Amino acid sequence: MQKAGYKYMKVLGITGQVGAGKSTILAYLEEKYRAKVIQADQVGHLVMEPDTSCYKQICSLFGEQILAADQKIDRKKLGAIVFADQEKLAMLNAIVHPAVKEYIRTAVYLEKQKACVPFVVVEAALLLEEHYDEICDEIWYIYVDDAARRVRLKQSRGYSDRKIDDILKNQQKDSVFRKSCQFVVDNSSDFVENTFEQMDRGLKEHGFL
Ligand SMILES: CC(C)(COP(=O)(O)OP(=O)(O)OC[C@H]1O[C@@H](n2cnc3c(N)ncnc32)[C@H](O)[C@@H]1O)[C@@H](O)C(=O)NCCC(=O)NCCS
Ligand SMILES: Nc1ncnc2c1ncn2[C@@H]1O[C@H](COP(=O)(O)OP(=O)(O)OP(=O)(O)O)[C@@H](O)[C@H]1O
Repeated sequence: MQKAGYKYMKVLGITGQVGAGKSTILAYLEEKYRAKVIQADQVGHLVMEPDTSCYKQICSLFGEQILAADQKIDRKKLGAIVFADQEKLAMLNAIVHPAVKEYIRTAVYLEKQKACVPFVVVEAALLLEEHYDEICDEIWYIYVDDAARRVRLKQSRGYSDRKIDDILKNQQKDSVFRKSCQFVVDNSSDFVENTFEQMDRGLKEHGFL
């Protein structure tokens, strides 16, 4: 296994509610710092591919109604069901979250062994409730004011207010993020460089660089 320059590579957790700008910040960290980024949403999609254990459990729980013509899980159909029904979302989470966390724990371990990047970033809306402090050195909160969030999600993804409200109901409140995270970044300004400057400062002050 390669042991390169980065002797103690820290792991940064990035969290925040839907549409806060987490992915936008991850792309910046990847490009500017060559950080390794791991997105729980993407890992979630991977562990639900056909023939996985999660896929089989989800199919037996929700039935054929959530499958697309190619037999893959149709996430739009599944999302419409679970974001409108907290019990069903909890059942889906109980299947998917342990697999996602295990995948991420292993990916972080492998990056630490290789030590080829300055730091690793793990991103998810649910880092706090899923106890990713076990994996991350710090968890930072990306905040966006509600008006900017809604404009951005409507324009970029065509989300309705109803869909945004359904997702937000299943995520932590602003006050919980602020209480539990080690650093808060405000991404409300459309001048995104302002956000990147906050990230640069936080990385220096919190010893990630
Ligand atoms: C419900 C699903 C099928 C909807 O898929 P879809 O492609 O339409 O949306 P996408 O995955 O991009 O999620 C949209 C946003 O919803 C929020 N979200 C997703 N899953 C959850 C959840 N379990 N609880 C609260 N919010 C969630 C996130 O902010 C996410 O970015 C999908 O999100 C899913 O499988 N979720 C359960 C697995 C999971 O929790 N993955 C990691 C999320 S942190
Ligand atoms: N400062 C900004 N100014 C203008 N638009 C922005 C800014 N930050 C992010 N956006 C846009 O807002 C939308 C949501 O951002 P992004 O996808 O990064 O959020 P997210 O937190 O990753 O969302 P999710 O919770 O669904 O994973 C995207 O279209 C993105 O381009």
